Amino acid sequence: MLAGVIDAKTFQEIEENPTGEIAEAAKLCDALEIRYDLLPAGVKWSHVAENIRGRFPRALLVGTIRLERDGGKFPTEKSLGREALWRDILSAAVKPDFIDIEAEDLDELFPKLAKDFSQSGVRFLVSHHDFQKISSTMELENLIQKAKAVRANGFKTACMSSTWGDFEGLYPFIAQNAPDFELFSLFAMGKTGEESRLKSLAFGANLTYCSLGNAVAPGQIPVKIAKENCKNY
Ligand SMILES: O=C1C[C@@](O)(C(=O)O)C[C@@H](O)[C@@H]1O
Repeated sequence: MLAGVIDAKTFQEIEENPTGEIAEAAKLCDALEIRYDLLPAGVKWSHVAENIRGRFPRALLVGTIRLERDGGKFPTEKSLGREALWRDILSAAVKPDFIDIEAEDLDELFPKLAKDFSQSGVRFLVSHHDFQKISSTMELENLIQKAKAVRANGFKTACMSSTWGDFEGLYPFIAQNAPDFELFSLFAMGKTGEESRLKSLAFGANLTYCSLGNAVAPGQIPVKIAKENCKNY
């Protein structure tokens, strides 16, 4: 699945021009990630899923409030303030299908929301970002165990590549672990990690992130190009 990321600019462009280039790019996506932390100020977060679902009814919706620490815009020191925001999103009439919860949130934030997840029927994926290096299999194993312990429906790690080929050793790890999750995403960020965003799908991952406009993370590929290149795998 190719997931297009909705940020402030793409959200506004879709609003202003529902048949324009960005909206057309979003139509190519199997999934759309609502990056609440990147939305324009003043947008009511609990209404966004309804808006996006209305425009792109076939796309799986993933909701994310990413902290600055993990590459987002939400202030890291206000991390726990996301509890009320998630509760609002989870109790709206139309909700995302999946919520992205960072592995670092499993001890404190997640337990406060576990009941809301089960009541709302919204599934969740446990995610992790390493902006320094390619994760080791030991680190990933540990994250997988944490995700399984909370019965996560999905797993994602985006780690940073710095040399060509440094992600190669992780493809067998993907093949081994992806079948245990409904959604599985493991790839490398950065220029030298670009290939892994699509190649990981050939090894059993079923979710990767693409840009609808500007890249929101290092090495992100525009969805149109990703769609064409997918044929090579
Ligand atoms: O975790 C990810 C992956 C990502 O960081 C990327 O590298 O494409 C983009 C984020 O929006 C998403 O939540």
